[in-house]
Amino acid sequence: MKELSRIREEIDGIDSQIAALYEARMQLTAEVAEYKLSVGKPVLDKAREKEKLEKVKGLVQAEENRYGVGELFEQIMALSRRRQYQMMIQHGQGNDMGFAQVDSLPFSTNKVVYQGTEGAYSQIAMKAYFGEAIDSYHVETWRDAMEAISSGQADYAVLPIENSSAGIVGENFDLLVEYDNCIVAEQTIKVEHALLGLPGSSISDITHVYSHPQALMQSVDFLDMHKDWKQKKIENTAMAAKKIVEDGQKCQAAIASTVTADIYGLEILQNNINYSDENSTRFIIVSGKKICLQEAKKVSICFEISHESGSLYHMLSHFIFNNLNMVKIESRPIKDKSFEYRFFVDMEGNLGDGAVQNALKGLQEGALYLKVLGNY
Ligand SMILES: C=C(O[C@@H]1C=C(C(=O)O)C=C[C@H]1O)C(=O)O
Repeated sequence: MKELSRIREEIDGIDSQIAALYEARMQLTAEVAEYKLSVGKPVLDKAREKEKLEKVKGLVQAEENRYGVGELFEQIMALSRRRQYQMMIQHGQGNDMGFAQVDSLPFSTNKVVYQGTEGAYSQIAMKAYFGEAIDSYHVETWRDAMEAISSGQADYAVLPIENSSAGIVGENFDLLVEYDNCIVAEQTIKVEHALLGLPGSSISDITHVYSHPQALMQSVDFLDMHKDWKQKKIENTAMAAKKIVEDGQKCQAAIASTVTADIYGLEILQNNINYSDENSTRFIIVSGKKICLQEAKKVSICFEISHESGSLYHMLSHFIFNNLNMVKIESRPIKDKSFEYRFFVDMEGNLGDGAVQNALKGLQEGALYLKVLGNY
């Protein structure tokens, strides 16, 4: 048997050749990019890549190497494409995916819409992002808010998308697919729920508690101590507060913010009833226009893939090949298709980056459906 050091010397020799050949190949692909720039040809040539993969797989002798060689060349070609996209961008020929870059968020109606009523967490998030003086109005449902921006009634909508303890707000993920609106910013706020009752009431009077399902979920430990209470789901935490004021019964309580207590003249029966001290909710600011801020550093996309072994793995390889940091992945069932899923991914980057453009091209090729939900 050969000495380990001898074998490694041979490996080193081969690796030097691979590195030199890689450089020579990249030099040639840069020449290809110059040619494509001069004639306006797109970077990706799917047919050529398919043919190449078949050819290189046919060049190996051992069957067990066929898959590996395919993987290797897929990666090499992705790297060469990424370099070509970078060159295109340097020559002002990048692909912005149809998003117009803006310095600051433009207004035409001067209005922002949120779901719920005065005192809703969405209103708190809206003020945190746009400032106290923002001109706004509220609607009953998240769908109404999406509708308002797509019809041009409002410029922006503020929608909750994810809570640190209760997870995603699934319906808003689905609405982002259904409507052609796009995410332009995000705002995270700390959520501290309180139990609110009518003035003069006390915890021992309570038999019914009203709130949004997410707030009920986030207060589960507290509610477990009051198993005899009837939990009632309502559209929004602030609407729950409003309801108990309107009903005027001391046996009713609402779970909402302390801001809501001030607005509706309710008493705080117990503060901080959420089970996590770090309970916070991330809201998205959505526009009916396809715009993104220049300094945007996160891209959100969603895609659907075929129900086959390895299809998600291949999609995720586009992040790895392009050295992109994927910061979130979620799956949601596709309506009317039993046990088929749609994926939502957030990655760091800007639509103007070569790596992002390359990944999006690759993802688009591999997906049955792909949508860029925003760059913010
Ligand atoms: C280099 C080219 O651009 C891309 C990269 C390829 C490669 O690295 O071999 C092949 C096809 C194109 O998608 C080319 O068109 O030849």
